[in-house]
Amino acid sequence: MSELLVSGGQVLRPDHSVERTDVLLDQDSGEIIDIGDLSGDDELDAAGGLVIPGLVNAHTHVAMTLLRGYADDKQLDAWLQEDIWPAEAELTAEDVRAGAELGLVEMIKSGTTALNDMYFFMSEVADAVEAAGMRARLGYGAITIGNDDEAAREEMRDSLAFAREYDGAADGRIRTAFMPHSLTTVGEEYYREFVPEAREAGVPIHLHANETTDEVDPIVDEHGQRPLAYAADLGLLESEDYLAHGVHLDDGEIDLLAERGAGVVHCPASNMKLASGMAPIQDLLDAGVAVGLGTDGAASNNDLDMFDEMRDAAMLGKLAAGDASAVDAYSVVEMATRGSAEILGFDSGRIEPGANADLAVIDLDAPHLTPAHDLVSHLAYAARGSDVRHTVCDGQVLMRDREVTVFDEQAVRERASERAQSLVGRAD
Ligand SMILES: N[C@@H](CCSC[C@H]1O[C@@H](n2cnc3c(=O)[nH]cnc32)[C@H](O)[C@@H]1O)C(=O)O
Ligand SMILES: [Zn+2]
Repeated sequence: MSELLVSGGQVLRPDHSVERTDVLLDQDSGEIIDIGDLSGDDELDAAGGLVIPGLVNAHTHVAMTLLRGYADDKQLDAWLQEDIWPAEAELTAEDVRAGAELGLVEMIKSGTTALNDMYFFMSEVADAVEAAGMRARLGYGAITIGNDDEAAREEMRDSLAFAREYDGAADGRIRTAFMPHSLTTVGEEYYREFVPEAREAGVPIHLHANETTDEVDPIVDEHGQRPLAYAADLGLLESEDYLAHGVHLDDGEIDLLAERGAGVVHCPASNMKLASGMAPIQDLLDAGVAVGLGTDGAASNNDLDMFDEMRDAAMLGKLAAGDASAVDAYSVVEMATRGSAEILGFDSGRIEPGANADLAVIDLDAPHLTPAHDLVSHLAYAARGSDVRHTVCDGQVLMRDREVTVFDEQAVRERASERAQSLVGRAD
């Protein structure tokens, strides 16, 4: 049995207390074996650092790193239709592979060990995730509007086929979901036909919902009900399902989510950048809804750093509630770790024996993390992705002393830059 000892650090425990202790990982099973004063074959030096659960980015489009900075400062609708979708129409499998690797390197360098991804050419994303040693819930994003019936059904079938084929790939580090893009970009008849098939396949369903008022009003007009009531009517919002955004929710929809146990992935930076609105996160937490955190794609963020996201979630949550005590440091750290992990169905996000050995070590030796009154506060408000010293997933070291071990970082960056340049050249 090969073991790895994360030694000499302080450790963030599930109750958010911080303890000076070691963490022993089983590299074969990929689980945490024990916490205490321990010894192991191989050591990862955490002295002067804080060991935290690996961060979980529960909603992104990872290959959109290629479009980072390509189109900014626009509303969602215009941004997608005028800039993003035309560029994405030119994407090749090789582009997606290069963009995904870039995004995964960025995530590893900022302490993220697991993600949810919805995009195109998902077998490329799956291969990149496997090579990265990360954990992911993946799905092909299906859109039916603008397609004839045959093409629309093909999209839905593609999403199901991917979900069926890749579930359990990479020794179980990859799980899948059926991913219709949103309630307005996939027609009702396609939900009616394919949701039962997804249930039969035993995969959860993930989609964008209630992101902007443009996604709410047409549904109210056409169906005479709020979007999430419509979603429930379509057979969505089972307890394993999760939606991205949930910005414009009324009280009835919040209660519905709580009753059904479906999760919400909050993407505060994207919601601010696209001026989509302020999600009622404290209300969701108070109602007992499962809330996770995601960056969304790099074209609407513009980075994949979950430390930024925690800070944004806290700031925006307070503004939305008109209450500085809302969405506190504890809540955002919980959202970025166990909250997101539970939504994705991974036993990660907590440093405890038996849980997945997914963690990051934060260097506390920095002016912006001094003094150390409250390390949970630092995680939420002051730490940055660049403070991460080591990243470990499934017991394997993905980054040691800021050196990514799973990819040649320089080569990944060069390949992605070249691909991105050629892509936007074709799209313009
Ligand atoms: N098969 C689909 C692709 C869907 S992938 C998921 C899509 O979500 C898009 N996307 C990224 N961010 C957002 C967002 O915030 N809201 C809605 N869509 C987004 C992304 O650009 C991508 O086109 C097609 O034929 O277009
Ligand atoms: Zn999205």
